[in-house]
Amino acid sequence: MSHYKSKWIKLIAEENPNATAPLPAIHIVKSNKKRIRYNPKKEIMRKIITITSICVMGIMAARAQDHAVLAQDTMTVYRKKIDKLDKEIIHLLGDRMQAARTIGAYKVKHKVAVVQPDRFNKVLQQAVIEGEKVGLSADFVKKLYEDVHTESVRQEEELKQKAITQRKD
Ligand SMILES: C=C(O[C@@H]1C=C(C(=O)O)C=C[C@H]1O)C(=O)O
Repeated sequence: MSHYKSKWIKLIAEENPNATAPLPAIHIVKSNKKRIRYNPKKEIMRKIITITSICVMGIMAARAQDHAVLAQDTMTVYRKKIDKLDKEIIHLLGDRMQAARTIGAYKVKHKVAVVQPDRFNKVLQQAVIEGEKVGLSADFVKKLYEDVHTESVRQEEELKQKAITQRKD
């Protein structure tokens, strides 16, 4: 009787010692003192469904994990890129301010006004055109350049004030 792998078949076989395999498709079997209907075909289907469900869940979990790892990798890669670009932006702004300070020193020496609206309008126009080429809105570029201009004027004024103070001393 050991060739009956399923516990149900074993149970049936024990209850029907004279039965010859294969046993009839549907039996009433005793389990925990209760009598239940047993259909071997249904049991096989149930097993197939259970195994398939476990496999599908496993595949889905593995895929979800892959997506999470990929998203994490993408974030790490692009955040590193942003950090590098931000550093370059700050260094470029520093170089730009240095150029503005040099112009500022020239203006002090030759008594030229710090704020040059015509020049700034040209700078602004050029920046808007360049920005459009790389997907930056005119509004954003204008706001950014207003701030940059304010800072270069502040730094030029600072130089001018220092020069005036030095002349007095
Ligand atoms: C740097 C200058 O000084 C000021 C600052 C400007 C700028 O930051 O682009 C432009 C014009 C000026 O108002 C300059 O005259 O070129």
